[in-house]
Amino acid sequence: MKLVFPKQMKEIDRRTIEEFGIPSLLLMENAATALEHEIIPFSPHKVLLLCGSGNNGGDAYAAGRKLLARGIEVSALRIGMPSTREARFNYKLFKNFGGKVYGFKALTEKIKCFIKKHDLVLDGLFGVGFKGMLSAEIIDLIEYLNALSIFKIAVDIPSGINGINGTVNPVAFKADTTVTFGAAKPGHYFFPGHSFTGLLKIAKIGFPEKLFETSNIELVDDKLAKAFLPERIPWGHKGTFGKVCIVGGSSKYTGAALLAALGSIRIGAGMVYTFTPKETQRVVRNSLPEVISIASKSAILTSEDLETLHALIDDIDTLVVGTGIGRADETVEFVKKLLSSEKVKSLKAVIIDADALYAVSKVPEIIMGRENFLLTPHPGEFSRLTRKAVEEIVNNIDAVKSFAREMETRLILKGAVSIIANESGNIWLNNTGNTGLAKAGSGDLLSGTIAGLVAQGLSPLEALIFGSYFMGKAAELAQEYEATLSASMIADNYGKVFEYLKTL
Ligand SMILES: NC(=O)C1=CN([C@@H]2O[C@H](COP(=O)(O)OP(=O)(O)OC[C@H]3O[C@@H](n4cnc5c(N)ncnc54)[C@H](OP(=O)(O)O)[C@@H]3O)[C@@H](O)[C@H]2O)[C@@H](O)CC1
Ligand SMILES: Nc1ncnc2c1ncn2[C@@H]1O[C@H](COP(=O)(O)OP(=O)(O)O)[C@@H](O)[C@H]1O
Ligand SMILES: [K+]
Repeated sequence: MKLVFPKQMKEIDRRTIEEFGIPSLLLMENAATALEHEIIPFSPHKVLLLCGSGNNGGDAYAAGRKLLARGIEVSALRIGMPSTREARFNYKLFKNFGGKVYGFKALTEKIKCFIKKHDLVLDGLFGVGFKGMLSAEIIDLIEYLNALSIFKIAVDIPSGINGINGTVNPVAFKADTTVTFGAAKPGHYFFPGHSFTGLLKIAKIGFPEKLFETSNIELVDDKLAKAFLPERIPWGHKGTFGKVCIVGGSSKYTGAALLAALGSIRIGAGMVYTFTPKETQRVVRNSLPEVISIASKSAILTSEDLETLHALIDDIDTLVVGTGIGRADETVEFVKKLLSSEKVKSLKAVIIDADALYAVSKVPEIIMGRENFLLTPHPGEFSRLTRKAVEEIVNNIDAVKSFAREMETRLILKGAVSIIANESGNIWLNNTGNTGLAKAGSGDLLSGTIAGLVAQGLSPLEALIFGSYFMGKAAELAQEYEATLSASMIADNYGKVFEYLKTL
């Protein structure tokens, strides 16, 4: 499903009006009809509109007028006089239909009593035109409303949410339902914005659908994911489903390679190898007898291992490098040499994760333009790669896009909502998953899962998109309480995701 930034939405508004000749008042009328249809099933007796001065307020006045026409009692709290032609027009009609408008300056006891008399609130304070911070008076109003149990519907986006990145400045209207127009905005999905959005409804109010094609941001939904489901040819043998090798592990992180291998096996790869220090090899062997485990020469991975590994690369399709390898100088050197070697060019994909990303951050140019490389950083690792503060990059689509473009690479910035970008600057947001994944080990599971998908024929980019959707969906479909989940339990639920996708 396509998403659009607020700026892109404004451009789509403009083009619909100027190039296609749809009057802006008609768009607003359609927006109001969508809101009316959302409100009517609640059979409210007294509706309160919160109206800002822009077109978001205009939508609310227009919806209010439609409710008045149906005989419902509607009042409006006006925060500023309407400042656009469309908002002024609908403000006037609202009053013509008997709607009462009260100016709001500050949250007094009188206003609190007045608000409590209503059984539904429609938030038309700010829509995609919101920028900066809410004023102290509006913060008071929103906080007061958020604490009340009146049903709340937001027009387009709950007031206070930044539509670009989901930040709230410093609070936002906590909607039970949000009716957005044309397409959802990233701020509806990124946290904390997502927690304020409630149930999101997308109303098609007359924008030509083809205008949304110009957006290069897509939410990974079930439909998109299903298209990537690898085929399982009934007569396939282990070679058909591909071969993965996980290069990982150290005495400190003995489980990381194991979890990555588990991801590859459970997603359906035909053969999984691990290349690890001896201590890790023991752990792998004891837990996953299906894995072909090869040990490094010494207690950590070093350049001495390159020869063995290069020979192994002839037999495999996909490599994961980095899970739990540590940051010893010799290991960093090993990663640099491995990634710079001609040999890895023959692989379908090289998934660069965890401590291998640490090595890459020392010499980022080694990944530049390498077509089969995939990066899977979490915000800490991405911060090191970009030399930007974590706060600057979290939920920052532009930062991920710029990095992918500049380095001519493809990557996933992992998080509660993960951002995936390719070298052309196309973006996918994945919001499957829950806090059951917020535990050490799930990143390893993800990299192995992605590798297993490439081994089965998905392109590196498809595997990034589908792998992160898939692992998140497994966490969602697990019956266990989120806090009790672990990476291996999530892998145990992979079968449920396959079943779920088949039923779609
Ligand atoms: N044809 C169309 O265009 C359609 C538009 N539609 C609807 O219009 C909405 C967009 O309308 P919009 O562009 O008028 O912006 P909107 O969200 O109402 O806010 C702007 C106002 O808020 C103010 N303001 C901003 N930040 C502030 C702050 N921190 N603190 C205080 N004030 C702040 C800002 O002030 P200014 O910056 O101008 O001083 C301005 O007055 C969109 O979300 C959808 O609902 C639909 O009907 C479909 C057709
Ligand atoms: N709250 C959350 N909701 C959904 N997914 C999450 C959440 N927290 C973490 N994840 C996912 O879990 C994985 C964690 O990866 P990472 O931080 O690398 O963990 P690890 O320490 O195991 O390597 C990522 O795929 C991330 O998107
Ligand atoms: K709003």
